[in-house]
Amino acid sequence: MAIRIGIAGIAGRMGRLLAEETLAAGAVLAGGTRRQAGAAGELPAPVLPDIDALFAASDVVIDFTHASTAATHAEAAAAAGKPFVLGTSGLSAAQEAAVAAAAQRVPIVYAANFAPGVNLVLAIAERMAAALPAGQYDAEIVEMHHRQKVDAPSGTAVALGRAVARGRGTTLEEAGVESGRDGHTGARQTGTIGFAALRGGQVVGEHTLLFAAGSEHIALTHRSFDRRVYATGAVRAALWLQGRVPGLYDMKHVLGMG
Ligand SMILES: NC(=O)C1=CN([C@@H]2O[C@H](COP(=O)(O)OP(=O)(O)OC[C@H]3O[C@@H](n4cnc5c(N)ncnc54)[C@H](OP(=O)(O)O)[C@@H]3O)[C@@H](O)[C@H]2O)C=CC1
Ligand SMILES: O=C(O)C1=N[C@H](C(=O)O)C[C@H](O)C1
Repeated sequence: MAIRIGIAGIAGRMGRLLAEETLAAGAVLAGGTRRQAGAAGELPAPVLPDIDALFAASDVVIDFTHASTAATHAEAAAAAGKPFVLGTSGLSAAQEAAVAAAAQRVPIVYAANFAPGVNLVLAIAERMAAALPAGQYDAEIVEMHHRQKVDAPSGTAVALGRAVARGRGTTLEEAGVESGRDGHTGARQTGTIGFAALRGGQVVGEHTLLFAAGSEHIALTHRSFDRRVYATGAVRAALWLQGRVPGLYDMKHVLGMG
């Protein structure tokens, strides 16, 4: 029997593509949620009253909505005993902890970016950071997105920062972050990881990791031209989750890179 996929945030930029990719994969589109239930419009599936109703109607739920919903949605997955794919960015440490707690009861794929190329870049970034001494190579991450994006830095930029920190044998929190520089900031602190976020137009997603030393720069850039790449990856993750044991997975596991 075909797997039933539910889409939280089905009317959003990602939600609409997720619905299309669900059907393209031969799965059943079980329904979706919006902030206000019932506002179906021209959507290809019913808008259900809430996240619990969506889990009840689905074998797996994919969620690209807003950070404020992440903990509640992950807890709903655990309560329903159903797998969950989470693509929402901008989660706080407490919201990420709630997702990790739910993943002790059900399998969850939580990924900053579902594009295969980005996940390759994340792996390379970690290796580059391990090879380039932090005292000589300043790591700076620049991202640009469409004007509607509500969180900064992007989830992918944070994932890149975490990859660099891991490569350097530390964490983002311990290494220290420099972001939003403005005014008399003082000189750059050695070993910190810098972030800059640009917003404008309809840019789907661009990320550059720069290692800047005194006599050379190395830049690693990824550009997405169509957000369908994220939707295809998320549906792939939803199918991959079937029959998995509880745990917190990310896209490298789905892609066999973990
Ligand atoms: N991991 C990845 O690969 C990617 C992640 N993203 C992330 O996905 C998220 C959504 O992006 P995008 O589709 O562009 O955003 P949109 O604003 O286009 O869509 C958001 C959807 O979520 C719903 N929503 C928003 N707030 C709430 C809330 N408080 N409770 C319930 N539902 C809510 C909206 O409902 P309504 O219809 O009522 O407005 C809408 O359907 C962002 O966090 C973004 O960064 C995006 C692309 C790729
Ligand atoms: O909001 C977006 O559009 C995107 N969000 C994700 C992020 O925050 O990294 C992934 C992608 O960059 C598009």
